[in-house]
Amino acid sequence: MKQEHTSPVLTDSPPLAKSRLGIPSPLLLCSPPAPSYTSRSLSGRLLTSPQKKSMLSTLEDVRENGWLDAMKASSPPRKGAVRDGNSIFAMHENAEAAYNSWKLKYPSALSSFEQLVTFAKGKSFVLFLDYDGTLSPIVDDPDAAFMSDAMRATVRELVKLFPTAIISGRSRHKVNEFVALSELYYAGSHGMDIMGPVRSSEPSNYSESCVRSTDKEGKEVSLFQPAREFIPMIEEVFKSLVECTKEINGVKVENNKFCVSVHYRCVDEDSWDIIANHVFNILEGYPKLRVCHGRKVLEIRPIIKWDKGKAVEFLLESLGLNDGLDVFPIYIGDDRTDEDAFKALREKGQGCGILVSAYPRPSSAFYSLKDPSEVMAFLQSLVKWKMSGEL
Ligand SMILES: O=P(O)(O)OC[C@H]1O[C@H](O[C@H]2O[C@H](CO)[C@@H](O)[C@H](O)[C@H]2O)[C@H](O)[C@@H](O)[C@@H]1O
Repeated sequence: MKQEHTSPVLTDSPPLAKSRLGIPSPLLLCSPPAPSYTSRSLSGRLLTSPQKKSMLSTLEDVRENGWLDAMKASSPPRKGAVRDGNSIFAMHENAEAAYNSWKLKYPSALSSFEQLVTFAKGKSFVLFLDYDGTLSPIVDDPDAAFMSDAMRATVRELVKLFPTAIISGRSRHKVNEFVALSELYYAGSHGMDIMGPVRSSEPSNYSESCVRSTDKEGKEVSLFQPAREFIPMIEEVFKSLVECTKEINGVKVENNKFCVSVHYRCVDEDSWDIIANHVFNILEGYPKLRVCHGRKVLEIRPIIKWDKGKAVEFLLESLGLNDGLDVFPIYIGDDRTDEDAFKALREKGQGCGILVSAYPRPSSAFYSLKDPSEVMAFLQSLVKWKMSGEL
């Protein structure tokens, strides 16, 4: 499905000629991305000035690179301007009016359900679902982000009818534990840890990072971990971050195996720059890691050319469903990292993204849903539609 608006998605810079970590092609290491809210100056400075900088200059870097702005922007904006690309998209005193106006561009997948199934006529749906903020509501404690029984029952029905995968920023193990359903595919660490079906031949390009394994039930599966070599580095960074943030009230550092999340949702806003400063400082010693901004969280991850969009492509290929003519993938997610998947579908001209958001935001998605309860209603509509045989 094509829609005419520019993508806000920030992509990686071109890959370096050689990977010192020996990452197999096409997963060559990339330079850190250059958007204002990432560690843009990190690698450049490392090349020219390896000595440790003072706390003051690091704080300036944090500000100069827009980290604090991005941290503040990772929650619903206050009344006023809502940016879309380079232009002001909406300016309303009334948040509801702004939301309704935004929905003209990103229609509700519920009220547009008939249109969506018409677009998909003759094709098979494949579902890709994000976890936090999509299947479970956002809560203060990341360890308590439970999925409701009703949502689990809905997903259980869904997976009987459509190939379904969960693609989360969490560790695969953790998201599997939360969802607790065995009939679907799981991708953790923003797609850097995928447990998928075994194929007679692994998807082309990816075979070097695929190994055969068994799941909890002893079934043979294929495990794809393109950033396996980063595990010790991530562990090291996790420990350092736990240590240096331990005095900050409310901070939580989560080890997601191939990435680390530094949560500041429960931290007083006055201390956010201290957190950003610690992360920035630590990452100076790890030029092969970068930072992304999620919902009140700094996500530290390897600089490899891999994201949720690549994970979608990989899973479609693994499932033997990458034929654009017969398949209609739907990706539902709420976070910035989900934009990579929305963008991938848009670029393929296949299927559509559905952004879960209760406030106006620029996106590469096609439709929107307000919150996890609307996600559940949408998934139930899909189940009902398929059961009624309206194909
Ligand atoms: O890709 P996702 O499944 O959406 O995971 C993204 C991050 O989600 C979690 O953090 C977010 O949800 C928490 C629980 O509601 C909330 O407390 C936090 O503020 C949010 O950022 C998870 O804890 C992270 O590890 C994921 O990367």
